[in-house]
Amino acid sequence: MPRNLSISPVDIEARTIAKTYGDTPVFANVSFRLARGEAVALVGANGAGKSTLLRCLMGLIPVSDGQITLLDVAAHRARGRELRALRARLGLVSQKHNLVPRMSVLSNVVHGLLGKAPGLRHWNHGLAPKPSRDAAMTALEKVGLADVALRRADRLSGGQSQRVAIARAIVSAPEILFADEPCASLDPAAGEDVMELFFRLAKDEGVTVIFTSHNVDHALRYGDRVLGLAGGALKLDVTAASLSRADLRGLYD
Ligand SMILES: Nc1ncnc2c1ncn2[C@@H]1O[C@H](COP(=O)(O)OP(=O)(O)OP(=O)(O)O)[C@@H](O)[C@H]1O
Repeated sequence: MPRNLSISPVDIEARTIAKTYGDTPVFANVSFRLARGEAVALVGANGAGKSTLLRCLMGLIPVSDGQITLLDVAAHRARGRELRALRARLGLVSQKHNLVPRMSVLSNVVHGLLGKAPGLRHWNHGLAPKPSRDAAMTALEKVGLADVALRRADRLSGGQSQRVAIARAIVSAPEILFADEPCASLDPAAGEDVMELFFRLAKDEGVTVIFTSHNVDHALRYGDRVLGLAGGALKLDVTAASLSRADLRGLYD
């Protein structure tokens, strides 16, 4: 069901957040707001802090300072049940797909429903309720892999595995989708398909999508906005349409 796009509430707000690992600062004083249904590219050189920022936003690691509001929840101080409930509304595609190798592709996608409905029934596709299996098949169709639903996950190529991980992330209809270099292991055509899928999720279903990428072309074509990290700060926050080559040079020099 598409969410109401007419009022465009803010889905993600970071206010002066900072992260240090031990004594080593990664970034500081980072603030931005992302509206519902925006597709946003997070760019920057290796080690700039993109993955760290995504992990902080999702509540996987704590921020060292500042506040994060996700879907009207104060995420930086959410713990326990509140944090689990919030995470169930988020989807994550990480660089490592972490599929369960000996289980079927379909079971791996059904696992994406565990956040909303924990328990054995969402561990094995044979035990899953029909609506869950149907949702998993629909997610596999979206990534073009319905035909391998019953294959063991360890019989897939790296690119297929990544697409299964994307199906697992979207099967629960997340309100915000975080994707950390989702196309890193994909060939150019499969990468385009995945970016197109993310863009459609944002535009047609109102999912807020934030993805990191080293592919400037993807950032420009599939991001409404581009955020850039460099030198421990948010150096760039512009619409993709207004991004200039000088902006990009400033990030990678
Ligand atoms: N768990 C950790 N403990 C200590 N330092 C870390 C940890 N994770 C990342 N770092 C450091 O934090 C900095 C930012 O890393 P991060 O992975 O967030 O960058 P990135 O922009 O995603 O890089 P890449 O483009 O290479 O994936 C790097 O200097 C990295 O070595």
